[in-house]
Amino acid sequence: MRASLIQIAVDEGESVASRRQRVAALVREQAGADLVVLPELWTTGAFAYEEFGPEAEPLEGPTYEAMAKAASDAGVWLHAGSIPERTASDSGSAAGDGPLYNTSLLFSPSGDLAAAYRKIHRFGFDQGEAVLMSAGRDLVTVRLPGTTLGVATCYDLRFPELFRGLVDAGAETLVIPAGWPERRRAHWTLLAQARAVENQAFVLACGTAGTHAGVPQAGHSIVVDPWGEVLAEAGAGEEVLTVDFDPAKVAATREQFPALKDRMLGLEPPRR
Ligand SMILES: NC(=O)CCC(=O)C(=O)O
Repeated sequence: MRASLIQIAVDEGESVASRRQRVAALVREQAGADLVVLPELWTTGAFAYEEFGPEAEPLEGPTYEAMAKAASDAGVWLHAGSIPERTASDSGSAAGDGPLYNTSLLFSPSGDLAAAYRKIHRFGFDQGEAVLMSAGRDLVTVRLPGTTLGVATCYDLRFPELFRGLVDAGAETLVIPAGWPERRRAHWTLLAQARAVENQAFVLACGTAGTHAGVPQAGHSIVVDPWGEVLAEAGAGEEVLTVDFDPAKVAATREQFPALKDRMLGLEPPRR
């Protein structure tokens, strides 16, 4: 299976519309890959909090339209990263003035929406995303030919129980779009490897490059195999990271080193 992670630079000098066009062209260039992955909130930047409201889109907004078309033009599965999603109001009376979510979109090679995932763990403690966005509630897995994806977004990477839930739902390849800052790059690499090792799964983690809202981004998108080996890692700048991996390695690793079967907690009823 071939995956291409598009580590886009998100800088304030470029308009959202022009970045959207540039990203669509980059996706089209990945024809021949099985899966293409984009980062978190690449239209605005994950730390550009003041842009979330003005740049929020309905689910089927301009980014959805552009990415659905790019996926079908390239004939690839596309994890299109996430958008600031503006929902309809709770009362349903006025469309588009409801809560915001950090929502990931996954398209099939025919350009149909295969899944949407609303980020569960919002970053910022008592500010930023944590107060501007609402929390998603649902775990999302998607069956692709050859592997089942489990999806999570950026700060979610710090919450192992989410990934265990995805594994229990059948995930074998964990896809994590992010806008991770340079300042905590060591955590990014360490946690990506930890999630791969503890879940005996592939991890495909795609970050952003550049600087937005005064926050230099880490880049260093990374692909880790179920044994924790780093298969590929990007540098700090804009880059397309392409990797070939064998999804059968998940079952082989889980069989040869069956640690997941030794779980004692969190399973109902206890196994032994
Ligand atoms: N956008 C994010 O979720 C940032 C997460 C982060 O900076 C961290 O976990 O550290």
